[in-house]
Amino acid sequence: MKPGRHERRSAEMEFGGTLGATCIPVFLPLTVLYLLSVCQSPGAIVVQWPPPLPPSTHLWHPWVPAIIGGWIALQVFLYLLPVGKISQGLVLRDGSRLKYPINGFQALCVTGLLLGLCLWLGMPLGNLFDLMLPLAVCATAVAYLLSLYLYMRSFWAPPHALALGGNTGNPLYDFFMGRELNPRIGSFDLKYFCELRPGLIGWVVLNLAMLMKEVELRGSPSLPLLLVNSFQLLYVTDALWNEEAVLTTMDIVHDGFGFMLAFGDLAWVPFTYSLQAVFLVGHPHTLSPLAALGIIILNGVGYYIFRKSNSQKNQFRRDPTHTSVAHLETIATATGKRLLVSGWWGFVRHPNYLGDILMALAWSLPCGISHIVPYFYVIYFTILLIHREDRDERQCRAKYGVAWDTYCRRVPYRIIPYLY
Ligand SMILES: NC(=O)C1=CN([C@@H]2O[C@H](COP(=O)(O)OP(=O)(O)OC[C@H]3O[C@@H](n4cnc5c(N)ncnc54)[C@H](OP(=O)(O)O)[C@@H]3O)[C@@H](O)[C@H]2O)C=CC1
Ligand SMILES: CC(C)=CCC[C@@H](C)[C@H]1CC=C2C3=C(CC[C@@]21C)[C@@]1(C)CC[C@H](O)C(C)(C)[C@@H]1CC3
Repeated sequence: MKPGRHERRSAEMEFGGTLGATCIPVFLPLTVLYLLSVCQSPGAIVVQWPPPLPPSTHLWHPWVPAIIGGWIALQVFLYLLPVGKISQGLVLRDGSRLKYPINGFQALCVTGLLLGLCLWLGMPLGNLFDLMLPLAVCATAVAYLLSLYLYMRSFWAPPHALALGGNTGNPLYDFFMGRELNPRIGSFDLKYFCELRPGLIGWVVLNLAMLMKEVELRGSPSLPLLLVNSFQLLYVTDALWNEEAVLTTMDIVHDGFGFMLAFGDLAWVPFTYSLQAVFLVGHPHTLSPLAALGIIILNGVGYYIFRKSNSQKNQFRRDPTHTSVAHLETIATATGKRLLVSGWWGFVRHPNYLGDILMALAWSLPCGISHIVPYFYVIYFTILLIHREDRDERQCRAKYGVAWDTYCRRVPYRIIPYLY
């Protein structure tokens, strides 16, 4: 299909426009490799000269394509299993609604059982520590290939199936943002699958591998690594348990599926979100019971805010008359939808981001305060959420107009009360 007719040649490009879309796909994969190299180097110093660059032979291992291919194939198989319920997504521009399988939690459980079996059979899972760089290179290559496929196939998609934001006619920008909103092969939804399965479950498998490596090196798992593993497993389990809620996130509803999400889901999440665990293997840290308790409480408070606020909004959007939300104060909007102005969403405009940031901090603190690299996640994540909040704010203002302005006056702080 010829591109011209349906394209939105918009001036409001995101992520730095063409320049951002050209630099980010080069810069981010290099960042992943650099951070992993720093974490595995003895000094673990982020800014040093000469930088701890790995020799090119460390970037490739003949087993890695089979590991990544086998892993993705397993997750595809589990996604396709006819277990769990089928849920409908939001109404699309053509009035239709797509169906999605809700069986991510089952996929996590089966993966856990299979992993337990492999460990029992003596599989050296800890060896993944030495394969982190080639695994990240291979996952990035998969993300590039997938994004190219997604970009090319989007030219056969009908106009209503294209995302509004990734359809500018600028090839670099559209490749980065993603042209097609919900690319599918038959009923297999590529974006939904990638968002929650290979990368997110892969992240906790990598964490477990770091724990096994630590046991191999030092005889027993350390408290900091146990904490990091438990906190992040809770986060991933929560995401898969509440899988249906992902159907209303910005990524599924608004963003096209392009390099940003493909790389984010398949390479960025598993290989940068596991940096604390990688760091702890080579840089053991001792935690006092009191410090551990403080960190557990911080993670608990963050998780409580994150879960309660997300559940309150999801419940309200599903059924505003439900007893748990019916008493909350709301304001009407011209679209017919209402906005919560009391409860969690009357505290700050993004209480779920606040909880998420508190958890991110609790994941870094077990690594001590001697190095910055385990804090990469909390720093990056805060920037991501501030940027995301800004994008969401613009979308909500466009959707709800004066009602949104009223909400902002009623609830003046975005993420952190009295601060931001
Ligand atoms: N770990 C990670 O890497 C990441 C985690 N996250 C997490 O994902 C979760 C989802 O985040 P995200 O998708 O960005 O956005 P949110 O879940 O915050 O959803 C924003 C949407 O909620 C609705 N909304 C906003 N304010 C109100 C209100 N007062 N009353 C009712 N509805 C309201 C609007 O949609 P509408 O009105 O159309 O319903 C708005 O577009 C968060 O907990 C976030 O922390 C996000 C990104 C990365
Ligand atoms: C730097 C870069 C390439 C950024 C791409 C952003 C992605 C890494 C994130 C965009 C939104 C995400 C979400 C989650 C993971 C990170 C990405 C993909 C998420 C699946 C994590 C678990 C949460 O509970 C969640 C399900 C709410 C969340 C959804 C958004």
